[in-house]
Amino acid sequence: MPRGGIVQCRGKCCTRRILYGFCGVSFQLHHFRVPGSSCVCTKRGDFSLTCLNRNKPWQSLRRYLLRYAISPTQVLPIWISMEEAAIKSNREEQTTRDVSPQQLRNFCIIAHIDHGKSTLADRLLQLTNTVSNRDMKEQFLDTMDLERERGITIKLQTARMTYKASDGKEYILNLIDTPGHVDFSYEVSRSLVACEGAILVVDASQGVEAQTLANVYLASESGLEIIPVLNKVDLPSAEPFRVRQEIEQMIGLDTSNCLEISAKTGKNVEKVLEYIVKYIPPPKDRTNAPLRALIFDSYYDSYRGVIVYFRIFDGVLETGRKIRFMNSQKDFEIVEVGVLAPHQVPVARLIAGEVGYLVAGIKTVQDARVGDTITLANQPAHSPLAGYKEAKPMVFCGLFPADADQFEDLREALEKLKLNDSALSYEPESSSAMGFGFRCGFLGLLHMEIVCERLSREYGLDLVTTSPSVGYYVHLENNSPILIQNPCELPEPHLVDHIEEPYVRLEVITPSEYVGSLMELTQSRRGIFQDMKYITATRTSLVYELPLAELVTNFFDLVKSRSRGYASMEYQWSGYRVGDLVKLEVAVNGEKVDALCSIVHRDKAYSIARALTERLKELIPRQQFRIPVQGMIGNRVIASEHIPALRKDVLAKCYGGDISRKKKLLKKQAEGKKRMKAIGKVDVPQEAFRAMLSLKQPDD
Ligand SMILES: Nc1nc2c(ncn2[C@@H]2O[C@H](COP(=O)(O)OP(=O)(O)OP(=O)(O)O)[C@@H](O)[C@H]2O)c(=O)[nH]1
Repeated sequence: MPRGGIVQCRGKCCTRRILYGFCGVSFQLHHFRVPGSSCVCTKRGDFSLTCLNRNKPWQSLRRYLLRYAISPTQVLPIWISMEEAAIKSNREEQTTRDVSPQQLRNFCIIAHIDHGKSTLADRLLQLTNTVSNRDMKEQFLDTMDLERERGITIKLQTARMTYKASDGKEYILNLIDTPGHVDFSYEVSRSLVACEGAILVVDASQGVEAQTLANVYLASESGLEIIPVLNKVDLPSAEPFRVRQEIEQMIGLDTSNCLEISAKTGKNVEKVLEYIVKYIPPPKDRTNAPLRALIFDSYYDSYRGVIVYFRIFDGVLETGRKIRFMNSQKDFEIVEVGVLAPHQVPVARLIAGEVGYLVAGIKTVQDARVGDTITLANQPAHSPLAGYKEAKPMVFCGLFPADADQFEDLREALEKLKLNDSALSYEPESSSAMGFGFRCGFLGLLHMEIVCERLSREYGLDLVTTSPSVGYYVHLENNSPILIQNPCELPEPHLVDHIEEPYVRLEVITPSEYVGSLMELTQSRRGIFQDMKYITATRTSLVYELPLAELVTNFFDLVKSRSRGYASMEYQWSGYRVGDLVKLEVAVNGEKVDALCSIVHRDKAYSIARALTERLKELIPRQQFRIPVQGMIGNRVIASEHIPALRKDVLAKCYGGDISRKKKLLKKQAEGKKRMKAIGKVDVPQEAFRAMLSLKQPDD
């Protein structure tokens, strides 16, 4: 089966390969001929093309070339002729390997956001010749467009490298690059289970930050060997001595052997590889036990079905064997197993301790859930692996297709996305204002933003989102508690005894000069002070208990702006507390708009209602009649605005004349408007819902 190939450039200006097809399903096009031009080198730079149909790579390639106005006939003959050779050499290389567990090292890179994890991963890939210099691009493992645009890692990424260490032996290093943002710490915890060690990257100019600590705790809970590394020592502002002290004091790791590297310039990065081989233990040799492999990631490929990423803990996995997913109890025959190098490279077998992928014609996403254990159908293991803790969604919002016909598409897209993002949860919901949609649960606001963006980019959906809310425990008069994730579902006030809202334990690490401003912010958001510690002479850690609902409304942005970007924060679920909360509803022309309903603290209800109604007044287009816009708690109106009616100048043709004639005309007009108001329906435009999302809290 053809898998890839190489096409030679035939132009004068460039003697390099014009098309390089990796074994597997992706191609990279660097220099290629444009018909009608004498130059073959378009200097388009790097980009990769995913072959749409694995069995017919040529067709996908052809479609691609046509898109860029390149005649396929010019490359076809060479493509075909080179193909066989490329596949053969790749196959030989992979099938002749014989791996022993002693040669394996599985590690992940953890750090606070932007401390240089992905850049270090780039250097490691280059040093081990996993990716050629020509194919290298910054943050190579951040493959999603969104990740590259925003400069953040969202998904964990794996790469397998071969490294010849100073002891003369060859080692196989499986690297997992993890995200740094607090919303994606679930991805980090999943990566940790697949590793024996972690490289802890600390920015030498910033020092230990909130997420550094959180990730260290996760890694040590998983029993990983942690190797601290100081990065960015090339920066003039780097203070390796101070940061070493911080690591010792705050984390308790010995820094006497700590490497000082620059992932950007490559300084000392080779030593990191030596440290990995020396300090990270190899996986236990459990090749002879019945197969048990843990799924840590998976995604849906339209042509090959579900592709599963796993780490084998016991036994051996081979192509052609029948496997069973222990949780779903479904059996499949393996079509292909392989390693991620970092592109998918098929191999004949993988042994205990290795990380790889498999394709088995799995069609439904529920069959291969993240956290499930893979075993052999004819020789199953006794018990599954521990799996992962279920991710707990913290923020909820309604997602509605702008076009009602796209509801089924949205359901399908969410189903596929859920496979790739197991922290996402959703259930159908209907709203009188927005129609049918889904109430989705996310780990945080950034997570929500990313999911919405992915749905619109990857699945072409135009969505309207309701404002984010959290889950409340509502205790009714008869004392039975119910969990409410949608503010509209909150029962009438007279039925409610009390409401409990979720709180988080928030830790902010900041330069001491911003402490006052941040304390003020946190207290205005109903934060309850817990602790304040001077970590060093210039840096302070603040600990608060904060209602999650206050955190999800642009709190992170405010912390950053009040500290000029120097403070970092981290939070963990800390439980429920009783709060004085009310349901704030918005009525437009006397009709309540369920999509604008929210649960707020009673003290803030008035100011929020005022801000809401003022904003809606600007956003709802004027009609033939006057529209009242009201903020209400139960039946009580607490804020009100009016959108004036559009009026025709009925007096225009009435030159001079009697005043009573004018009065009559105006009265007639007023009666008409009244009638219209009674029967008229106001459609709140979708833009209004979108704009409401960006509404700041009035006290900000
Ligand atoms: N000067 C200097 N800059 C660096 C170094 N390492 C990384 N950077 C820069 O720091 C920024 C963040 O680097 P990333 O590698 O994306 O950081 P990250 O930790 O992967 O970020 P997230 O995945 O979003 O958590 C980029 O602009 C890098 O170019 C270094 O050694 N020196």
